[in-house]
Amino acid sequence: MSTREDTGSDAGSESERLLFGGPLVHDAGWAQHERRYLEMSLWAMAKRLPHLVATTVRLARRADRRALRTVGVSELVRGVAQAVALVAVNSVLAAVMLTGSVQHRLWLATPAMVAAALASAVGAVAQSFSTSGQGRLEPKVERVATEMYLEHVVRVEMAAIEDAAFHRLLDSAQYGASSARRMIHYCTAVVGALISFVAAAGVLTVLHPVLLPLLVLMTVPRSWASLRNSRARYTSFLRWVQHSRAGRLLSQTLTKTGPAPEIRVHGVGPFMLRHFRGMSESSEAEQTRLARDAARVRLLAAALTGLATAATYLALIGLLLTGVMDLSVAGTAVLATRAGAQSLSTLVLQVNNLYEEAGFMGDLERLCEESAKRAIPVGGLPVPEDLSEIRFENVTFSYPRDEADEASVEKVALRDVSLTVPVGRVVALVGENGSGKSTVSKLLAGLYRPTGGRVLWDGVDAAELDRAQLFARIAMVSQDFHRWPFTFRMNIAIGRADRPPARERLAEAAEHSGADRVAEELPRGWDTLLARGYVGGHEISGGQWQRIGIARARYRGGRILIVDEPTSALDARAELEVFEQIRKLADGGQTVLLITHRLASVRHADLIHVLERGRLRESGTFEELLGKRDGLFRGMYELQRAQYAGGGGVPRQRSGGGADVTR
Ligand SMILES: Nc1ncnc2c1ncn2[C@@H]1O[C@H](COP(=O)(O)OP(=O)(O)OP(=O)(O)O)[C@@H](O)[C@H]1O
Repeated sequence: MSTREDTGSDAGSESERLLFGGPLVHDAGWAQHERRYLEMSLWAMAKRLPHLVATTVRLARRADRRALRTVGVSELVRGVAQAVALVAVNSVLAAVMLTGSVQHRLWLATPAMVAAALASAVGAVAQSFSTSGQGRLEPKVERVATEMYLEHVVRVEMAAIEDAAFHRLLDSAQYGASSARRMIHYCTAVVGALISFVAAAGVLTVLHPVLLPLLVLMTVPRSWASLRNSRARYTSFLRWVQHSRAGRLLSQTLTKTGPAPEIRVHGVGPFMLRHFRGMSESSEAEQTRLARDAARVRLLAAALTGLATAATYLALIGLLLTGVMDLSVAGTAVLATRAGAQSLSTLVLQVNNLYEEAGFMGDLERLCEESAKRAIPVGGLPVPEDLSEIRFENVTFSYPRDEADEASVEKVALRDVSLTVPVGRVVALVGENGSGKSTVSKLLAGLYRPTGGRVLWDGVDAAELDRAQLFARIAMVSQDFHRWPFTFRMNIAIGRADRPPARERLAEAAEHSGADRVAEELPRGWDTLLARGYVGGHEISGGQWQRIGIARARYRGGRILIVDEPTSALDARAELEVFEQIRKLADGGQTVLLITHRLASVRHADLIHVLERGRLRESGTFEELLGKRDGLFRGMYELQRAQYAGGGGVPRQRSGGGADVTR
């Protein structure tokens, strides 16, 4: 298996080309903060520091004010204790170097020694308070940031969720919450290191002003090295992120239950393993390159630090020899230099870490701004109480294209469609795959807004209506309705998630769709968990799921029921039952928008709309449409009937406009 390094080109490894159609190169839109971060100078970083700390503090205040106070005060006390300890050590050394008997000198040094010990003890206690405060704060900050992320995401329009650029921002911003957690740690470390550095620098400046620039000089090479290495790591992470995801995808696929039969019967296992190794070897080569590079940089930094340290000690010797400085003061200077150098290195490292995380936090902030712009509007005109019809007026709709993908084109799903859906009737939408049926139903449900034309609810533009009220009128059973990994009961009750489950209404809905018979066969009845992989989890068949989906919509009880291929996984008897029930719903005043490929099933619909390639071709009752000589519906119906009559009658499910067999 060839790796990226073997091929030495940007064309990607053999696995990338074969499985993913090309190199999994870094997508620039994925993390827009990358460039800003990479181009930032040390000075620019320092200038942005207050803003970063302020952002983190704001989040921390929302999460737990008390814990934040604990951390802040503890770090301050710790820094002051450090400064006091240094000054005390200086006094100890000064006392010890005086002339006189050892006992006398020790006696003189005792107060300073006690002060140093006390300061160290206070520092240690403050440190432990800070650690415990951080421990309380970090998970809460992560939760607050995650909630911020999720609250914004659930409020955006469907069009945003399906927009590729917005999705990439979603992807990148999801790291914001864990970054916020780590930022608490880094911020504390920055504040701590800053206080320690100020303490050491203050002591050194008092001892002799020349020592401070020498201290800075000593830490420059190590700071440069850590900055450079972390940037190299980050650049590599962004460049290889798609590749790493793809590698994980391969390994995860091998352990999933869905593809398990094909992996075994078609012998896909060894093939996937081979490519997993190929992909892994490529990223291992990158890791090796990074490690070699980091080692070289560190070696160079160590040599430069050595030179700077030698210069510092030479300066100290010079100060001693010229009598500018006492021996005791020189001792303190050595200690303060070491402590200061340590603090400064930590400071640079943690600021660097802070910036790395702040990039992701920035993405989270941007996601929140973008989500607010693309949120479903709140409020609007009330939905008419006694609605009589919903009308599509010259509706055109295009799914957005992916701006970052040159090959992507705008997909026009509906063109100039005008149709009516009378309330209290069964209206069927038919047409070949991709003709626009589901798109019509989603526009009607208020999930999308037309790119041209209007959807009118008794003459009022749906765009002006209160969307929450509009959604409250709708119940949906789509072909790919969600299979919640919850209990059987919750899978129906979630149709009305805003209320506690109502036992009687649940039983009625389950009976309506035949889901009650499914529950009878489950080991824990209504309380059976419908998710494999959990203790007590249970899997059911596609048809059984479909009954649950229909029960959910029934339980929701919206006045307009949209059913998109409701029976594709049901057996013939169940299918007949469902259609009869759908008919009854309309008799009870509920509007049904039915999407199906089974043309015989629309016999009892009050109105049928026939779509072709996004355009409305025909409308009428079953009889009217069959009566049209060269009609599209009639042609499709004849085709299905002929297939049934001549093909031995094996019905095909949901295979395309003309393929299903009718009764
Ligand atoms: N989320 C989407 N993003 C981009 N294009 C889409 C999306 N959903 C549907 N389309 C495209 O819009 C067109 C209409 O799709 P739609 O799902 O409305 O057809 P349909 O008649 O319901 O098809 P089917 O019978 O296969 O369910 C198709 O060409 C499809 O590829």
